[in-house]
Amino acid sequence: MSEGFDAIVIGMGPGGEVVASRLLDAGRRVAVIERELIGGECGYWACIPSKTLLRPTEARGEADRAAGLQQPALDWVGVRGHRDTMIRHLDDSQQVESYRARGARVVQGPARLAGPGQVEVNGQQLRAEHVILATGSETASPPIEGLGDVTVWTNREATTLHEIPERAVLIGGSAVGIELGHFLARMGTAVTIVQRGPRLLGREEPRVGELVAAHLADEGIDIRTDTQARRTYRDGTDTVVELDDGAAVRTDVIVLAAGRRARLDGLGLDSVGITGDHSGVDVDERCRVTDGLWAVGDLTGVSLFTHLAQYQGRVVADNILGHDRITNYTAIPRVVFTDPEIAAVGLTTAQARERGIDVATTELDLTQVLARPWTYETDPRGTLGLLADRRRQVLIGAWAVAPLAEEWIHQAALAIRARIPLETLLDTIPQFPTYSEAYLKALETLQV
Ligand SMILES: Cc1cc2nc3c(=O)[nH]c(=O)nc-3n(C[C@H](O)[C@H](O)[C@H](O)COP(=O)(O)OP(=O)(O)OC[C@H]3O[C@@H](n4cnc5c(N)ncnc54)[C@H](O)[C@@H]3O)c2cc1C
Ligand SMILES: NC(=O)c1ccc[n+]([C@@H]2O[C@H](COP(=O)([O-])OP(=O)(O)OC[C@H]3O[C@@H](n4cnc5c(N)ncnc54)[C@H](O)[C@@H]3O)[C@@H](O)[C@H]2O)c1
Repeated sequence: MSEGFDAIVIGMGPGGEVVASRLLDAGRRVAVIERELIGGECGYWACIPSKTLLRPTEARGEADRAAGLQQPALDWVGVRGHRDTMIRHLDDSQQVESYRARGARVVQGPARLAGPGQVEVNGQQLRAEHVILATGSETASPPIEGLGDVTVWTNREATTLHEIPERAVLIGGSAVGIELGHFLARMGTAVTIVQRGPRLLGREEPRVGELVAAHLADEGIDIRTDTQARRTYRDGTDTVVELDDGAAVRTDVIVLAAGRRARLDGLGLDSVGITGDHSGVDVDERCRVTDGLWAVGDLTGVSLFTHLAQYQGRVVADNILGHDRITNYTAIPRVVFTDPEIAAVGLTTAQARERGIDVATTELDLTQVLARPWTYETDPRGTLGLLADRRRQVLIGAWAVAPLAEEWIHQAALAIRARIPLETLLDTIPQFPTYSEAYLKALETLQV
């Protein structure tokens, strides 16, 4: 005999949590199923530990660059202790209790679909009008011969590390490789980043990759682009990584940062007549997979961010609660939390041209036009790029490599999402002296 609910959420990362919380708040009968920890990858092995680890090295960098400050001492035991607090010592018992107290049926175990509206977990059968898949993603393993014979970290080992390795080779030069590489380098590790494409952050504006490479090189990071690891093997206590350009790098650990794959193995998608591959499960504009079946987060492959998973969660919950709502992905912020921060939103120039947009672009060296970089640090930095649609007279993209850009990129996100006319943006009054003033200065140089 199966137990019935209004909704069953499979996977309680940020996407699943938002759907479950909203449905519970609306008084629905909800079952939540989690096979590891409520909070998901983000809470224990991704966003939260990585940002917690990066912050002390960032603060120390800020102190280095502020006039008259002595460099603060970095206490690794204190840093990792706070990381452990932030990841709740990999214990979700309070989360489990809290969902139970809110009326949810919490089941700990791996769930699989067993037909439309039917879910199987730990030998129990559950049924619901709505089933939400939110199983996330896992590290993809690039085809490198010998990976099984050497020390290899995914994001999980890297973000829960106990000791700082002397040397590390990161395979992949996008968000994961850059954030973890930056953190390790600032902790004293000799870091090499191996990037298959011609530039770091290959999906961003090419100029972003160039600027980031220069900043990382200043941190002492060895960046190898246009190459990939072919083979790895042990030589005494060393791990040797052979690259396909003929070079060999000696290291203590290899960190996999070459992308992620949707977690759908064993999910029973065939029982509801759908297929998916490791790039994700197809969803419509309401995040519906098929009648009564929904998917959110990394599993959809739309954009692998917590804020996107949460947004999709809000859209799904609203639709289930009878408020018709469709997704709009035009302004998803994309931030890499290095020092300086790397932030982008909207289209790149190449994407705009592919869509036939008559695009105007500008790039501004903030140190040439603003006071803030000079009052902020002794060796000022910062670049902002803007993209506008000449026909519609609105912003369509922005990127910045600059201090605090993770915060002020949201002005561009709002301008793009709300299609605020350039004329209005040019009539705003930014606070002096801030990095936010950069928008006005850059807009004034746009040839529209
Ligand atoms: C190192 C790193 C740093 C990152 N930093 C950021 C950041 O700063 N900001 C940001 O926005 N994004 C960041 N991300 C991306 C972010 O972690 C993901 O986009 C986010 O976790 C996706 O949420 P989700 O709910 O889709 O899935 P997940 O967080 O992966 O959660 C899915 C959950 O489903 C469970 N599950 C899977 N299969 C089953 C099953 N069959 N039955 C029951 N439960 C199941 C899993 O155990 C897991 O708990 C980072 C990623 C990495 C790797
Ligand atoms: N701050 C954040 O919001 C944040 C932080 C970390 C991760 N994330 C998200 O997590 C997801 C995964 O990030 P990621 O950086 O692992 O993946 P990614 O897919 O963004 O980038 C993978 C990189 O590895 C390179 N690559 C692939 N195979 C390779 C190989 N064999 N050798 C060398 N290079 C190779 C690719 O060219 C690419 O640059 C991303 O979508 C990202 O948005 C977000």
